[in-house]
Amino acid sequence: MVVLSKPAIEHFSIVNNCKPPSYFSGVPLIDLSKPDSKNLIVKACEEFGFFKVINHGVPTEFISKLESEAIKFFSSPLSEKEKAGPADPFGYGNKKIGSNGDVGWVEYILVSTNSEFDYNKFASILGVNSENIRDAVNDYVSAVKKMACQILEVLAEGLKIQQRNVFSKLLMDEKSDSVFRLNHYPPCPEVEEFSGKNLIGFGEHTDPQIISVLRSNNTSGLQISLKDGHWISVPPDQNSFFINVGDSLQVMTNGRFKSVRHRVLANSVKSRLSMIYFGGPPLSEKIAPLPSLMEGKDSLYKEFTWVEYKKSAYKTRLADNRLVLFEKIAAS
Ligand SMILES: C=C1C[C@]23C[C@@]1(O)CC[C@H]2[C@@]12CC[C@H](O)[C@@](C)(C(=O)O1)[C@H]2[C@@H]3C(=O)O
Ligand SMILES: O=C(O)CCC(=O)C(=O)O
Ligand SMILES: [Fe+2]
Repeated sequence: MVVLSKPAIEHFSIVNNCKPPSYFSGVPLIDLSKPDSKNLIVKACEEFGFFKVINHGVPTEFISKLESEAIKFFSSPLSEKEKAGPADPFGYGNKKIGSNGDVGWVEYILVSTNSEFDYNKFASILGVNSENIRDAVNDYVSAVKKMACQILEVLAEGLKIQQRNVFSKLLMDEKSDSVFRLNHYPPCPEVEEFSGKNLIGFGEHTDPQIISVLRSNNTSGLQISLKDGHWISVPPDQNSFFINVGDSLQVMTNGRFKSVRHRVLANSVKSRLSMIYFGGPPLSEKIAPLPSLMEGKDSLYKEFTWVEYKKSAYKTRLADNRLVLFEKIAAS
């Protein structure tokens, strides 16, 4: 990423924030090896739409291999990285997020995990390490997807849904429309000059899919919004995974779970590297509340398929409430 002069940096979003960020100690912690995790996961999804997972079973070597391949890629010259861009939506992106004018202090690689995605074509332009990075992504994504499915099955059990794989089968489907993203947030020393303010790395948003699994290095930056609208800083933990409830899971639980609004602030000294798996359903899948979760109530949402939601989502700005377009108007 090029170093920006002060006037250029002012084109990025800046938010008021207490400095240094005070970490929130109340992020729900789920130990996947413990039998009581099902009730704790349900509670975390209801209260925060967000939790942290330990004893996750994802091999450390898959994480460190991908991390070192990603560092190699992001350290290569901009002209090389740009050969894999621009992201439309897949490929290498730098500062531009999506195609509707959002920007952030971030560079990234976005790929589809769908088997039909021409990964080879994309990987072949990732430079000398293309095969290494492709294999590292594949190993990592397979392991993380397995963990995401385990979480979704425990969640279904916690919700007393008879069909344990009701959510996980959507990720397991060979047509699952899932996405993987590597985000690199370079340090931004100029941040120090905006006393009491922070530069946005990745602007506030919710994730449209069912579930997102995030792992980052030990650099802070991730914040989530609580139900009362307050932003809290999530203490980084490179040995754990963070789980976000996505918009689709909000709909499938008829609003019992809320998709979590989150954002990333740039750091003035350390670079942040994050890897996120976004587990989505097949394009043709109808996204609707599960009958057993309706409790005699009507659906809060109009009927739609994932492809309809996705098309609509990609027309929105990052911070928009994308689900509002699919909510039924409450009768007065
Ligand atoms: C501004 C945008 C970027 C995004 C597509 C969108 O139009 C609105 C949703 C955004 C988001 C957020 C979560 C994931 O990072 C992402 C890949 C996704 O599925 O939805 C991004 C999209 C993107 O960066 O292309
Ligand atoms: O990079 C991060 O830590 C989070 C990014 C994010 O929320 C996203 O890519 O959707
Ligand atoms: Fe996100």
